[in-house]
Amino acid sequence: MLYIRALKFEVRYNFMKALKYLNKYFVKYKYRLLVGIFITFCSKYLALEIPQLVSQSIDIADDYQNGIITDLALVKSDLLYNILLIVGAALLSGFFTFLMRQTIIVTSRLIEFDLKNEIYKQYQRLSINFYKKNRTGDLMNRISEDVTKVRMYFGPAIMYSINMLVLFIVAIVKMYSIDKTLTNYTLLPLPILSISIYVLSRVINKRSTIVQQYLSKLTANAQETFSGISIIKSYGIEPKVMTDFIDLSEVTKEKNINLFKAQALFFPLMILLIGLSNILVIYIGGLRYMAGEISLGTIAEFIMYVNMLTWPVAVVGWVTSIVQQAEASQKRINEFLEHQPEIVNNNLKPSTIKGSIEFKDVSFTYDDTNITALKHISFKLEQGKTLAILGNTGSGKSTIINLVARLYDVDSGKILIDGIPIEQLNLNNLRQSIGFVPQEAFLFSDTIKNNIKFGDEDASDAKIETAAQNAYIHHNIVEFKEGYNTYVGERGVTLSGGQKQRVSIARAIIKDPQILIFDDCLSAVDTETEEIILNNLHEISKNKTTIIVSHRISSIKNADSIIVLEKGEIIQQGSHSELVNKSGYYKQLYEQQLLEKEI
Ligand SMILES: Nc1ncnc2c1ncn2[C@@H]1O[C@H](COP(=O)(O)OP(=O)(O)OP(=O)(O)O)[C@@H](O)[C@H]1O
Repeated sequence: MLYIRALKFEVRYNFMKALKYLNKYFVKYKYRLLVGIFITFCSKYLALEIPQLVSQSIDIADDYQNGIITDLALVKSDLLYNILLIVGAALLSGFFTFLMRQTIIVTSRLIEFDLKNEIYKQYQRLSINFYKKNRTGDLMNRISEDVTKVRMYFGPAIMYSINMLVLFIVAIVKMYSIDKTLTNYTLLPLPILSISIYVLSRVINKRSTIVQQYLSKLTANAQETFSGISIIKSYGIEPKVMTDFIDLSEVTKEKNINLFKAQALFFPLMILLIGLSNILVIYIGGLRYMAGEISLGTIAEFIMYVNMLTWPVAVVGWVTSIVQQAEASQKRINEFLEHQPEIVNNNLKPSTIKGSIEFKDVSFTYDDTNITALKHISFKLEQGKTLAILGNTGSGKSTIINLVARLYDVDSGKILIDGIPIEQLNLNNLRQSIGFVPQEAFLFSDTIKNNIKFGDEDASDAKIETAAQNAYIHHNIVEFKEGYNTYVGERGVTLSGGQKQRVSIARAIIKDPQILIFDDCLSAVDTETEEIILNNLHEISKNKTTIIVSHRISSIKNADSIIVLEKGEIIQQGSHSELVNKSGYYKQLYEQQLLEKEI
């Protein structure tokens, strides 16, 4: 028992905790929200004046009918006066309702904007490891779907709650002041309405979550099909892909029908319970009218109150479920917001990077796969020199590069840049001083020019062209109709693998960094082009520290030193002339590639 109570407390505490995070936004937008509350009060107060005016009008007509009032002109002028008041109150109330939405819903949109930016900023701070552990779809979902659910808490939930509170307080005070007994009977079915709507809302939410999940699957399926359309067509597996899609659509359809069945109950249930309240008002009101305790106008007034109160009461159930969903979503958002990046900038003062790199007995294990990618690696690369890394696939070449850019921190050993431990350098300065060309060239869906400029936002057109010439891509770019303004990516021109690699090289060159890193980035170009680019790079990288990863001896033979990796360990180290004269992996590879060239 005690345990259950403790659990309930914990659940409630946690419930408070997730949404508590958002309180800072209430503070930020307090004035807008206060104005919104005041406007809501005005709008509802005015709307609640109408039933009273209707009641008075009916009573005037009834009194005339029963001969209590005989002056027809007075009746007419009283009725006209009331009608004008009713129209005025309705118009003003409508205007205030418009203003209410303008303040509260607009505030919720502003908060949604702030929250999305906050999450996006946090995503930018987080380390590579975080992205390895979480799926892209999940990251997208939390910044879109979850934020939308949280917005519902700020917008509709708050607006309808204020609405309901104002309506309830003002209407009930008015109703009790007119007739206590009739008020009690009128309010009787309302809690039943609220509870049933709450139960129904929960069912609808559950079912709509399932529908959302299926829609995500359906979208992912279609997206994958479109991305892999050339493979699907070349393997002729369209019928299978079609069947998979139809099966998934079939289940989604069933889940959707399930959802609509529950949704279809919503309004009939409301109408039934409103009807019940109306019948009670007419029946009990009728009895009390016949007993002479209330007027005819009071019955009409009460019927109007009932109808005005029904929606806010139904909304209580709906709002509760919105708040629950917002709480669940905010909890998911908080998980990411509270996540601390593993790689932190330990030095806020600027660091000047010259470019010498030293690994001292470095070992590294990827914690998501537990693969030890590097074991006791030591080497020294002087500023301005070139190091080449060679080795079979999976031997740890890219891992060395990742560690130089401090995408991960080492488990043991030390990495020194200009003699300073890498963790003590200003992280931004370190990364700014590196021009990195990855194995798989990634281009943004933008123009070629902007893709190159990414390395230097202020680069002039002449500088862009020089970088492209050095990367031996300029002559390809000028062949495109739009030249440097050609769009690449999804809706643009599809560049070949080698062209993408060369744009990516131009992007690194234009940055003019102290350290240049080429991770097997010439694999998709032919040997002649490779030769030209290497010659250009030789000139460019004269005073820059350079690391080249490659499988081709031709790419690395001019490096000042070469290390050969195998299963994370250095098995050979030296210059090209030293290594070709020693039996081992390097000599073997050299002879093999020499033979291939002759063939
Ligand atoms: N992000 C990662 N998370 C977990 N394990 C990884 C990660 N990246 C690489 N590994 C593993 O670490 C080992 C070394 O990989 P690395 O990419 O450094 O090799 P490589 O020599 O660059 O290979 P390739 O020539 O194929 O690019 C491999 O066994 C690989 O599976």
